Amino acid sequence: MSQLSSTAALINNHFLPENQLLLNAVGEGIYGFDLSGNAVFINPAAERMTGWKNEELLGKNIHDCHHHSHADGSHYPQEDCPIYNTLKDGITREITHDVFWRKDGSSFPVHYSSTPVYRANELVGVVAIFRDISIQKQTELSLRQALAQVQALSERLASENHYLQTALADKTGDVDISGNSGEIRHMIQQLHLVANTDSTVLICGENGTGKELVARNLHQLSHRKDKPMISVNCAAFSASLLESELFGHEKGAFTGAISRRKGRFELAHQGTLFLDEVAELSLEAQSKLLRVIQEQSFERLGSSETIQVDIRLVAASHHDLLKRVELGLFRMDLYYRLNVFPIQVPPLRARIDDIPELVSHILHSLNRKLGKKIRGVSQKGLQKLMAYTWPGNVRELQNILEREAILSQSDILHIHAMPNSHPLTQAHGQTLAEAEALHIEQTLKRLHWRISGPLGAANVLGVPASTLRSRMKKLGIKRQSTEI
Ligand SMILES: Nc1ncnc2c1ncn2[C@@H]1O[C@H](COP(=O)(O)OP(=O)(O)OP(=O)(O)O)[C@@H](O)[C@H]1O
Repeated sequence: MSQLSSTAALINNHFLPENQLLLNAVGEGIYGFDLSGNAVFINPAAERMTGWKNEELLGKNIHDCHHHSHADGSHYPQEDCPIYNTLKDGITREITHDVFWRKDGSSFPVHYSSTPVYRANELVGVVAIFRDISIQKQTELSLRQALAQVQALSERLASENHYLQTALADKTGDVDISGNSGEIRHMIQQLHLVANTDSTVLICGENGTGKELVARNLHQLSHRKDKPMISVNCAAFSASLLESELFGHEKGAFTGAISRRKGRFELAHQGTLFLDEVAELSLEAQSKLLRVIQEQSFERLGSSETIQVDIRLVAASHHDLLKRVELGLFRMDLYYRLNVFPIQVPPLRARIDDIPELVSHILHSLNRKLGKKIRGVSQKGLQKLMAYTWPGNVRELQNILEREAILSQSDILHIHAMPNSHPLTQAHGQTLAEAEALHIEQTLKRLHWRISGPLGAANVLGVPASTLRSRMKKLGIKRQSTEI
């Protein structure tokens, strides 16, 4: 008998021909093996998947044809093959990590089972049923890649969050507002009144007066204090960058937008958004901001999805915003939206009385920062500080004290280097008496016309109170009834 006809006889004996139609119709590949591991049955699905034709394999050793190597190309010995093992021990096996090789030399991942075939309780062969799982593997790979991407993004978010929390912790470390002057007390009173509402607050004041400190206080005193306060310095970004900072962007929204990014509005959700230097917003950004304030919603750059946020807005500017409106640099409608509750932070020269308290507050922080034990400022040093007009306000005071603290060998600062005082008006072509009168008058005004005592003008000017009184009389300096 030829090999082929003996194979055909085997098929007829061991695999029911009446069921062959059914087996041929099955989508899975089916191989029948005799006890030597030679093919006795191959269905059309198996032919399609492997590229081997029925007649090319029948009677041949299937392992040698398309199970000869592992996926990495290394040799796959027949003794290791699960199908052959089933032939030996009659145990059913199910394999998910294996490949079959096609006739053209390529391979594909398979999921297969090898099941023993019995006839009259006698093991006569094995049937292997297999499926090409390339698509499943590809999907798994894509899923794994997507998962890795999600993981990377979530790590980025976590680190962004960590960064923001740290920045927040740094900034919220000290929210004490020093000072007991009438101006500061009035400001603190207003701050307490508005803090626990959701009203928009506009903080105005010169540079370095403490606008950001006021904003942090507003947040800390509000019911939003456990959520973030996100600050944006509107002057620090170009118009286009600022928009993406505020509103975020989708991947590919512009060159360099390599991934989707949340904007500060989203990060501030349920918290406070502090827009510092709000006057620096471009007119375009102003219109967008107006819409967010009106609707509490916005879209990321490059996206049409509308995002709803719940934020409390606090804005600050050292500019006279109304003047900017008149100049056409600031939208009037936005001005009125922001100016719901204005808080004016007084310049330091208008509250010279606060200098001693501010000095001790600042020295306390400086001692921590510099690891020093400075106890205070000498009486003369304090006089110098109180005689100055402070164009840079509290920040300038901080800088001067830090410089002195670094240079000082003693625990009392004597304030050696003070910048030249900035007169409020230029004194060109004045006589000595006129200049003296102007200087005395300005000092008195700053100190609310207090003459004597440690916070009096005489002390600041370095003369006895009686001398100051007689100079005032001589120079005709009098407090006007309209002056407070
Ligand atoms: N009343 C105050 N008590 C204690 N520290 C103060 C006070 N006012 C301001 N400071 C400190 O002075 C520094 C400058 O204040 P802040 O940054 O809040 O000013 P700003 O008005 O926002 O400045 P800019 O307009 O330049 O942004 C900060 O370190 C702040 O803590």
